[in-house]
Amino acid sequence: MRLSVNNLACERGERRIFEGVSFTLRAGEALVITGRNGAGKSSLLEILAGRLRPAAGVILLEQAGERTLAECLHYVGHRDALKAALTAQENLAFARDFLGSPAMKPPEALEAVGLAHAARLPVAYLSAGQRRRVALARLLVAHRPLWLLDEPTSALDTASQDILRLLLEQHRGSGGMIAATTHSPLFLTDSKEIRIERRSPRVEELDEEPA
Ligand SMILES: Nc1ncnc2c1ncn2[C@@H]1O[C@H](COP(=O)(O)OP(=O)(O)OP(=O)(O)O)[C@@H](O)[C@H]1O
Repeated sequence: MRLSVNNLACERGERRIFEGVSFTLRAGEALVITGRNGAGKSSLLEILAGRLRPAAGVILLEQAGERTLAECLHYVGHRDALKAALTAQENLAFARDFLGSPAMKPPEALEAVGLAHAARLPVAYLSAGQRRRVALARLLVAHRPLWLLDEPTSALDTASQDILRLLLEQHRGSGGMIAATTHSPLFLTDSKEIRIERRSPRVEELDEEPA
C-alpha cells in the first residue's frame, strides 16, 4: 500500500495556509509533521482524513484493493471524540462495531494502553491523559492501515508515551502507515519528517490583520 500526496494546498477562512506539500508514505513508514503553531499541521491531517477539502493537489492511495482512503484510515484529532456518558469499554465497543474490520476486543485494547482498571468508568470521570489513552485504544479495536494522529502525545505522561511509541512501532512492523503531527520528538525509528511552513501572507492580507 502507498499513499502519495502531491502539491497539496490548504485554505481556511479564504486564506491560503500552505501550499506545495508533497510526500509519499509506504507500508511500514511513519511521517512526522512539524511546524509552528498555526502552520497548518492539523489542517493537513484533516485534509488527509477527508474532513477538509484541499484547495489544490492530489491524494492517492494505491494498492488498497476495493477500499477507499476513508475506509483505510483512523483519525485521532485534538478532541478525543469520545462519548462522555459511556464507559471506556463501551466507547471502544461502539467504535469496534462502527468501524468494521474488528481487531482487539475492548478489554484487550484497554489493557494495551494500561487502562484495564478504568474500563467501567464513564469517560467523563477520566483525566485528560486517560481519555487520550482511550482515544488511542480505538486504533487497536479496528484494523486500519493508515493512522492519522494529531499530537498523539499531548496529555500523556512519559510512561504512556513509551506505550504509545511501542504501539506505533508494532503497527509499522505489521505494515501499517502513520502520519503524526507533533511539537515534541516521537523517537520513532527511521521516520520521515515534513515541516509545514505557513505561506507568507500577501500585503493585502497583512492589511486585514487587526491593529
Ligand atoms: N475552521 C477554521 N476556520 C478558519 N480558519 C481556521 C479554522 N481552523 C483553523 N484555522 C486556521 O488555520 C491555520 C492553521 O491551523 P492548524 O490548526 O491547522 O495549525 P497547526 O499547525 O495544527 O497549529 P498548532 O501547532 O497550534 O496546533 C490557523 O491560522 C488557524 O487559525
